[in-house]
Amino acid sequence: MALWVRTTMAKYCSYSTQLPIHFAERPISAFPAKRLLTVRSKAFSVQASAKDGSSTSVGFLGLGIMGSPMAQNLLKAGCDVTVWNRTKSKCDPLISLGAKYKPSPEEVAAECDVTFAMLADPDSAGFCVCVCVLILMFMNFTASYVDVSTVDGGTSKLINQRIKSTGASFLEAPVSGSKKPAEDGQLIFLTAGDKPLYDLASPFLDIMGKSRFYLGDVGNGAAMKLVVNMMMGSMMATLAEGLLLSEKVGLDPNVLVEVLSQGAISAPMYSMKGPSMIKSAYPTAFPLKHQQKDMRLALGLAESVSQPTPIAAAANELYKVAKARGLSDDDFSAVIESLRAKLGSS
Ligand SMILES: NC(=O)C1=CN([C@@H]2O[C@H](COP(=O)(O)OP(=O)(O)OC[C@H]3O[C@@H](n4cnc5c(N)ncnc54)[C@H](OP(=O)(O)O)[C@@H]3O)[C@@H](O)[C@H]2O)C=CC1
Ligand SMILES: O=CCCC(=O)O
Repeated sequence: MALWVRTTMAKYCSYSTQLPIHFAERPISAFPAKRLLTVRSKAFSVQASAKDGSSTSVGFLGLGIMGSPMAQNLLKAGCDVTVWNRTKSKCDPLISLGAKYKPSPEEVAAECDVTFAMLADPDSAGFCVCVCVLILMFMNFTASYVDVSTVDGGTSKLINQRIKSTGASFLEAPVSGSKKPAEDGQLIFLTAGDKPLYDLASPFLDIMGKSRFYLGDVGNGAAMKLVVNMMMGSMMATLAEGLLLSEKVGLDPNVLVEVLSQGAISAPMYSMKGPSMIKSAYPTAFPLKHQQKDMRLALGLAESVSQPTPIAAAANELYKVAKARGLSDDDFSAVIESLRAKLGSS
């Protein structure tokens, strides 16, 4: 089944442009009957137990920097969690904490009442939805899908359409907050979509986060997240410039960080990242490649409404330079290196 899904994906799904409409046209005979029956009967029993008010089973797709601690917090809170990750080894620590494992995203979606996805970008988020849609469609039962990845509104709306076409419900819920807030259950959820699913998912969001905003129609959560990250990316680029300028004119950049922390432009991010940037250390909490992806998506959002965003556009160029210098997997604070190169300071 998983192989069939992937073959079909490769044939039909160029996700960057659209989700695979052809999935809806695939005949049910294409699925091995025994597997479908097993999955279908499991689905009905899961649904029944959820209706009884007993435990809601939770799926988690994507166990990277963010997904792993988020799933771990669900497990620690006693939730019934089933995990999948493209690189299987990242599932092992969760399995040893009591998570169940499935070898494909669609099997997680088949097994669970609510499936969360925390994937890298629009392509990977779209891929997982494509394969899950197949199983949800043929199982004909009400499941739920919550995408907590950072994607653009267009992608999120397509995901919403495809999930809804199966009868399942959808919530977009990107998060503000990085690795440490994810570990501490202190994320901020920016949700939009099916209100009943928002209500159903809220207890889980509250385990993983400290607050949640319900923003209405799908696309609004993605837009809010992109505006926030666009500002964050520009702020980081400004901090980088300030640190390097202070150093060049003979000031101690550590003192600059202290001065900033006491004034009107104080920001937790400056105090957290400034000291390590001064030491040219960039331990990854938020990968630079994801920040550049968010700048790109935010600029696309601005373009869609003809809003000038010259500061963000300039900052985006710095992230692109940093990526070209091989810093994609470093923390986004490594953007300072693109200015060091320009100024020839190291
Ligand atoms: N880190 C942060 O501070 C924050 C990140 N975010 C957003 O959350 C999302 C995840 O971020 P983060 O955890 O940091 O990123 P990571 O790069 O650590 O994890 C990315 C996840 O996506 C999976 N993935 C990537 N490509 C594919 C693919 N083609 N098919 C299937 N799975 C794929 C990875 O699997 P594999 O392990 O196999 O590579 C991994 O599970 C991103 O959208 C990011 O912008 C949001 C808030 C904060
Ligand atoms: O998308 C990443 C956001 C990181 C943060 O909010 O600190």
